[in-house]
Amino acid sequence: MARADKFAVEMGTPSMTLMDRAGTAVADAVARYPYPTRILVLCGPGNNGGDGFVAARVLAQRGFKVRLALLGDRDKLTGDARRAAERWRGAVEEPAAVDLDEAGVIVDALFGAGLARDLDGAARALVERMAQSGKPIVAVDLPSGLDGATGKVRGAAAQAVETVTFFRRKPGHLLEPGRSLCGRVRVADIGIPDEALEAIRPQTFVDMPALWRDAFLVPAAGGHKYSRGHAVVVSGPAWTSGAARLSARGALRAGAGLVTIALPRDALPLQAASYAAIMPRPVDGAGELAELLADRRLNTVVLGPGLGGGEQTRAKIDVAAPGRRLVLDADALTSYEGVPWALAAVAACSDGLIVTPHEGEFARMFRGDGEVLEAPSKLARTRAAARRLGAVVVLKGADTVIAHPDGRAAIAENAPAYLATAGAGDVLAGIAGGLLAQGMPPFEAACAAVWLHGEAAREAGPGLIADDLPEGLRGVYSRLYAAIEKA
Ligand SMILES: NC(=O)C1=CN([C@@H]2O[C@H](COP(=O)(O)OP(=O)(O)OC[C@H]3O[C@@H](n4cnc5c(N)ncnc54)[C@H](OP(=O)(O)O)[C@@H]3O)[C@@H](O)[C@H]2O)[C@@H](O)CC1
Ligand SMILES: [K+]
Repeated sequence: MARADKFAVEMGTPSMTLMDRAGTAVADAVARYPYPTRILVLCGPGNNGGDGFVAARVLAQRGFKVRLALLGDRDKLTGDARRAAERWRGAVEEPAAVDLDEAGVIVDALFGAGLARDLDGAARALVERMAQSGKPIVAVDLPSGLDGATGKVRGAAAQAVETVTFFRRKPGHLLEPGRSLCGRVRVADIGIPDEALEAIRPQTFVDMPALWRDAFLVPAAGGHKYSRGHAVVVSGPAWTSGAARLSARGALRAGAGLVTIALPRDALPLQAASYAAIMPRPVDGAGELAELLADRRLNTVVLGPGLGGGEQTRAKIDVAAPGRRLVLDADALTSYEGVPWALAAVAACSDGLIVTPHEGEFARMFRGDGEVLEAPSKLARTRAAARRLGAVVVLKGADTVIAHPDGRAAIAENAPAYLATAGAGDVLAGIAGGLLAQGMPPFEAACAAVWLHGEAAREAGPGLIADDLPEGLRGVYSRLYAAIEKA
């Protein structure tokens, strides 16, 4: 943001104008509240407070009753914040002297992008009072105390009903707990030109179709099933084979031309009673898997769901990896507990690897690797893991992060809460495999899989079970194809 700000100033927009627009956008948001009769603006010592002074002035000019309190010393304000304060004609009160109960709406303009350390002392006490007030809070840029780079709370932060940010959202608006604390996020255009992005070249994205649409394959008129890849899902024993069946259905619905499920002989009858379009093959052990995979048209293998951990699983991965595209999930990942370098070796000989751990599996994989586990945010941890493995890492959760070893990363925001259900991860691994089989590059395939998975859940709606997810993809695909054809 500092660079975007600088770019806009160099292109001829004075920084004071940016602040005026920022403060006005906040005023607009506050004015939308029903009965914002008594507005209390709490300003901090930097430019976030400056935005607050502008908002207070604009709201007062529009006839609202506005009180303003400043945390810190008015004489110590500098730059644009000082000018904004000079143009505020009302009283500047002491926060300690203000009764928050009298406010209809509170504007939280204490700290934004300049939060430099954990809140303590008077700042923390004020944020805690605000949090306990139960009043609707409109946050300027970020709820004060929320770290915009990590999504973590530094000391304290008050739940906002709405957060008004500028130019683009920041990771802290998307990563939990930040996402939840922000309430509704409104992005205001304050006149920073989009060309600033060409200078900045951001590496962090929201996971949405614009990010991967160019790599997504819509079936072509002249295509046939063999041009859409052949995915293999390797199943565990009969009693856990449901997981592999969910993956296989995900891969098929995601558009893989052919899907084979490799099952131990005792599990064959179960598959025979399942999806007829999925081809069962008896495979007991790594040796028989090697025989199946002698056919190089089987270009993608999904291993992990219901597979069981340990040596047997690693032997199968060793057989599958060379020159092939792989998705590893669940038991396949915990088989590498504490030895991520062994997984990096798998990635190196493959034609592209996606790993899809949840937090627990991630912690086990990287046990003892402080550089990965102690990186400052979920975003940074996922990036560090991708670099470590030389693979695309999907770290699952409400705020799933997808990272490529080259530094690109995306944060998903479309998963409904009810997607956290048994077997949902198995379907995700399958969708990723289905997209890899069709030839999508691993990062784009992983991002698309995560987005599609979230949309499929929405399509199915509350009460969702994992079996509904592959079916939900049909509606999502018809809309996506239509949108891509239009574009
Ligand atoms: N850039 C842009 O494009 C635009 C930016 N805009 C706005 O500017 C905001 C960023 O402003 P900013 O850089 O002045 O930082 P800000 O959040 O006000 O905080 C800095 C102050 O807080 C203090 N402080 C920090 N941590 C503290 C702590 N734990 N406990 C106590 N004090 C602490 C710190 O003190 P110091 O560390 O120097 O002691 C300093 O005084 C941004 O969020 C947006 O609202 C808009 O106007 C539009 C254009
Ligand atoms: K704030």
